[in-house]
Amino acid sequence: MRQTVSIIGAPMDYGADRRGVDMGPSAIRYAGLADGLSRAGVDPVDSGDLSIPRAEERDPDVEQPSRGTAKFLREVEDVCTRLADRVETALEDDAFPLVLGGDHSVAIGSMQGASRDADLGAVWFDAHADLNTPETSPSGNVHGMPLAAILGRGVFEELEWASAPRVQAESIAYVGLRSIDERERDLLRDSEMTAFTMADIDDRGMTSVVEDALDVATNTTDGVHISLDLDWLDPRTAPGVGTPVRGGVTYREAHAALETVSRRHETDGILRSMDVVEVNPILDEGNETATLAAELAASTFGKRIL
Ligand SMILES: NC(=[NH2+])NCCC[C@H](N)C(=O)O
Ligand SMILES: [Mn+2]
Ligand SMILES: [Mn+2]
Repeated sequence: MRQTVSIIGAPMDYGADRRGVDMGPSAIRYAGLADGLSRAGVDPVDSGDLSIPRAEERDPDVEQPSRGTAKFLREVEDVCTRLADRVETALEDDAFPLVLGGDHSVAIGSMQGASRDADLGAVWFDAHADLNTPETSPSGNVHGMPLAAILGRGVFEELEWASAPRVQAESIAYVGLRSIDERERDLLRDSEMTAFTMADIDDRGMTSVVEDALDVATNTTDGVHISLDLDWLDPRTAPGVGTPVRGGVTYREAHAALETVSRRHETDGILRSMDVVEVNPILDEGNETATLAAELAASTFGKRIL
């Protein structure tokens, strides 16, 4: 039986400084997401977009956390709470939730929803660690904080909508890390998470690194969440992102990574949920980055050349 994939759009840009990621879901759909998924052998069902008020209608400073700075935190809470419900409903209907961002703070909602009924591991494909708390963040942008939120670090400990008790640091692996803030480095060193940097990919090759990341994410969990931030790729390959960092993953490496995920899913049924985030069509060139996002989602479900 073909697996149903429920496409859930979360056009949210509250978490990032550069406006435009709210157009990500449209651009990824336009790039042929549904067709690509069908060809990969799953049944895509489009569940539409969450309705999200524009940032201009909102005041970034309302209700700051008790410590530190987190812009639009109230709005992020509202969206992530609704998103978590949508993800949970998809899983109850035996569909696989595929969330289209939006900035990376949507992962708070996806992972919340996906872990309400299961112990969840995660592989975080990203240039960034996204482990800042409102206390440590240099920018106050929540898209640099989703993992800290999920793990209940810093002031997030007080925010029940954010932390996901069934996600443990020891079941999270980064792949492709290359930009970490000063204070984030300390948080990462003190945590049980596993980090594979670009240097590890250089040394060992993508496939073997992703195999290890999947071992981390499947160990003692019921399923794996894949979080794919398009700035994981090199900006020359994926220019449509708000926080580009040179020295990223190539087109071939990216496909190899997601194909490795797909092979493991075929044998062991490991996948539970996924988000594809940070596509910014305003900064993109000819919808290249959105096209890549759609292709990589298809690779995750087994798109094959032959
Ligand atoms: N999901 C992302 N693109 N995150 C970028 C985070 C950049 C920086 N570390 C910050 O906290 O502001
Ligand atoms: Mn990033
Ligand atoms: Mn990110």
